Amino acid sequence: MTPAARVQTAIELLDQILAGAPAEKTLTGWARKSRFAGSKDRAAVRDHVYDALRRRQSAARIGGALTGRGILLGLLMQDGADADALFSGPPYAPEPLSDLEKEMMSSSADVAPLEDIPEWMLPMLQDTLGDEIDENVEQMRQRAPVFLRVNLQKTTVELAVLQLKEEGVLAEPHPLSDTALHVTEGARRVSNTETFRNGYVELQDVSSQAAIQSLSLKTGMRVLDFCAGGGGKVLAMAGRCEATYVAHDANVARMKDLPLRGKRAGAAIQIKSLEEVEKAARFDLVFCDVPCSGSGTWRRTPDAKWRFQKEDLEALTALQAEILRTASRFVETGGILAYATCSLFPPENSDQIAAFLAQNPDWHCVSERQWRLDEGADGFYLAKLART
Ligand SMILES: C[S@@+](CC[C@H](N)C(=O)[O-])C[C@H]1O[C@@H](n2cnc3c(N)ncnc32)[C@H](O)[C@@H]1O
Repeated sequence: MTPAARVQTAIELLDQILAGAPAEKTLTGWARKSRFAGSKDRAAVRDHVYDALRRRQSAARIGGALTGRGILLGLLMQDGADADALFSGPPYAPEPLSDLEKEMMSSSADVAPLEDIPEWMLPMLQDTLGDEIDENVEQMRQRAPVFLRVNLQKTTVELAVLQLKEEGVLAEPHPLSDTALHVTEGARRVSNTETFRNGYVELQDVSSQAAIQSLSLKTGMRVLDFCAGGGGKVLAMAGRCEATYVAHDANVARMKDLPLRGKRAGAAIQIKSLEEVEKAARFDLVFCDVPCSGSGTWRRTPDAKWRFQKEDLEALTALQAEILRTASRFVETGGILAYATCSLFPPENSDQIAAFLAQNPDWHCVSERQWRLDEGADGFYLAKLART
């Protein structure tokens, strides 16, 4: 594909996404149907689409329309690309620029990062980020870094770096967590390396790793991951410490890969239904990585930023409160209830904890931490609660 054909494809896919199609499914569906597209073409189209979604509003303003064409045009102008050359006409390139579009090209492509956040979310971000809001929101407009977690049960950080280097992936330790590697080259190769296939490393953001590192895991303790999903957090715990790990999720299907991932990591994880958890002995640590807006990770899933509505937030905060209430019943005396989200919004984080503590005066907050994007991490929140 020519660079112009990649732009034309991105425009068409963006139009589908603007009409409501999920971004990832739209891209994978196109890649499957388009045998002519090589891996570099697929990567370039994906980058165009995701860059456009991260900067959707500012790009649409500069490009003159909230359409695939308008957004791509505005994006190319923000990036200083020669849009006139790329919009060279059918059959494979976008229609040539109109006089109006050409006129817009001569105007300024300056952007205020806050433009790329839906307005109703700004006060919540302001509460959490204060003076750092611009820097964090600018980070949300950029591609996310790739991080790996080193499985300390199988290797060391130093050895993992060397093994990855031999397989063409360059990575360096990150100060936020002693298991984290920041991939600086070869990110797309990671899942094909032996280092990954043998369970020495997993893909995981550094803030999740830092959160897991901050839990006081001790050999032999009983740990329940109550919202285990794909198992990222419980595997991270098992990578740090030998203990009894139980995984539960209301949606069993979300845990379907967990047995295989556990095997690869050399970790024994028991999967239990709610009924089985109710009957089991109580746990020293109950970890709840609750469903949330995901606002801390929207640079990875930027279409979610535009789809997310106030009603979604209301439904989520009600569910989070219910999960916290239920999970608290499974904590052993003297144990810890850990509540986590990948959100930057107070109603999902500190407000949620304040409401729980107000209704449950026999509990107190041991510690609370918000990770932010200006620290080099995804946004992530962790509160540790104990019975008084
Ligand atoms: C943020 S995801 C968890 C991600 C996971 N911890 C990981 O690291 O891969 C939240 C999970 O909570 C689950 N969930 C939703 N409602 C629940 C409930 N009432 N009880 C337990 N799990 C629930 C969802 O199915 C989803 O898998």
